[in-house]
Amino acid sequence: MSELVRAIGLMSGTSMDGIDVAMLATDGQNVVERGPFLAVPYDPAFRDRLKRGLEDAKTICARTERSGILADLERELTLRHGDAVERFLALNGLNAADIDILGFHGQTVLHRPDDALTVQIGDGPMLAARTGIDVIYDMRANDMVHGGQGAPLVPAYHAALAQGLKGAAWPVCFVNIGGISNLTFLGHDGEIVAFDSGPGNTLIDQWVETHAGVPYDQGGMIASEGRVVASLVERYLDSPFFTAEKRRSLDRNDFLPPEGGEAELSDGARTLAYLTAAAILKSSGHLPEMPGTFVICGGGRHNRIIMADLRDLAARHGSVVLSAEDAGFDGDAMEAEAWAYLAVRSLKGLPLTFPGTTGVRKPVSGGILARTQG
Ligand SMILES: Nc1ncnc2c1ncn2[C@@H]1O[C@H](COP(=O)(O)OP(=O)(O)OP(=O)(O)O)[C@@H](O)[C@H]1O
Ligand SMILES: CC(=O)N[C@H]1[C@@H]2OC[C@@H](O2)[C@@H](O)[C@@H]1O[C@H](C)C(=O)O
Repeated sequence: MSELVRAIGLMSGTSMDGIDVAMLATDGQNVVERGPFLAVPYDPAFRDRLKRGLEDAKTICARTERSGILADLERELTLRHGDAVERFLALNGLNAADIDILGFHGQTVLHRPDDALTVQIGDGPMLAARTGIDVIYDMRANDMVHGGQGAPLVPAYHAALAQGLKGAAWPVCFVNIGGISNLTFLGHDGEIVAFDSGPGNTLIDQWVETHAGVPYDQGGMIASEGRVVASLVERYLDSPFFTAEKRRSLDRNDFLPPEGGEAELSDGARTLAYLTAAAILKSSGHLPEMPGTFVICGGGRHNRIIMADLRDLAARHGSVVLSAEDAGFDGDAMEAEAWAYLAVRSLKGLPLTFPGTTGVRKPVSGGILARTQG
């Protein structure tokens, strides 16, 4: 067995709920020893600043451009990641010297795959200096240089995890219900197909924040009191995103929540929960075949209405829906674990993305290495 590398992955996803920190030891291939996980939530004031940053990012034309508050925000975000690493190490009785590499996603503030432009703010060299640990960052850009969508990147990790899946009916499909949903299909013969599958939690979050003043619909409680507005679901599912020949990765703003007058609070939450499930099934129609098992990761699996709708819709195709935990994984930690795994692959020059996962012309590695000054 080749030598295991100890890595920490840092993910600040499209939901902007906080920083996920996960550790693992891996050879960057099939050996994955999962370690501890920590979620460090953002305070409402910082979340508001991130939202302002997304607005300022709308005019960006080049990856290095930092208009408006973005330069300050990048610094703040990086320091918060440094604090999160420090806290993680202290909680787990570790020192910087125990960790070989940090995989730093940063915050996506703009994603325009049609223009080959994706922007994640996060200063790798500053994080390396702050933590005393080498950092791999900016992992999406090289994929785009080679014709890929720049997302999703987690599929390589899903493929490694699937090696350890016992008793599930294949083909297996990992589904991440984050702000946006994405899925990874793993076929019997090692085939891997992945793409963004539609809106995840962002529309629900925006809807309940506007109409109920809460950041998300905890457990799907608000949705549980509502009814699906079929015309709204149809409108979303008619989007060319679902019907186009080519799969396209999504920006947070590609789908927008309904107007206030289009539904009552609970009907809106119910409709958007159903939409999240229906979008996953509709996008699954582009897979080589319907999976035997869906493994659900990401925050959306805590919304029991989404999960119930998914189970109903998948059952119509004879597919079973498992939560990540049912399958022996940690559905909250998975993306941060993936960033640790990808950092190790980057260090070893192994591909992060494949023609089947991002549409990249050939398998390519990616990421930039920032070494510590010491
Ligand atoms: N207990 C819960 N009940 C309902 N929804 C929840 C719960 N916990 C988290 N969520 C939802 O999950 C979201 C966070 O999910 P997650 O952390 O997987 O997203 P992300 O990583 O930010 O997004 P992405 O994968 O798109 O980058 C929250 O914004 C919320 O909508
Ligand atoms: C550009 C960007 O940050 N995309 C995210 C987003 O959140 C989910 C989905 O859209 C996915 O494509 C991607 O993140 C996951 C972690 C990925 O790259 O696999």
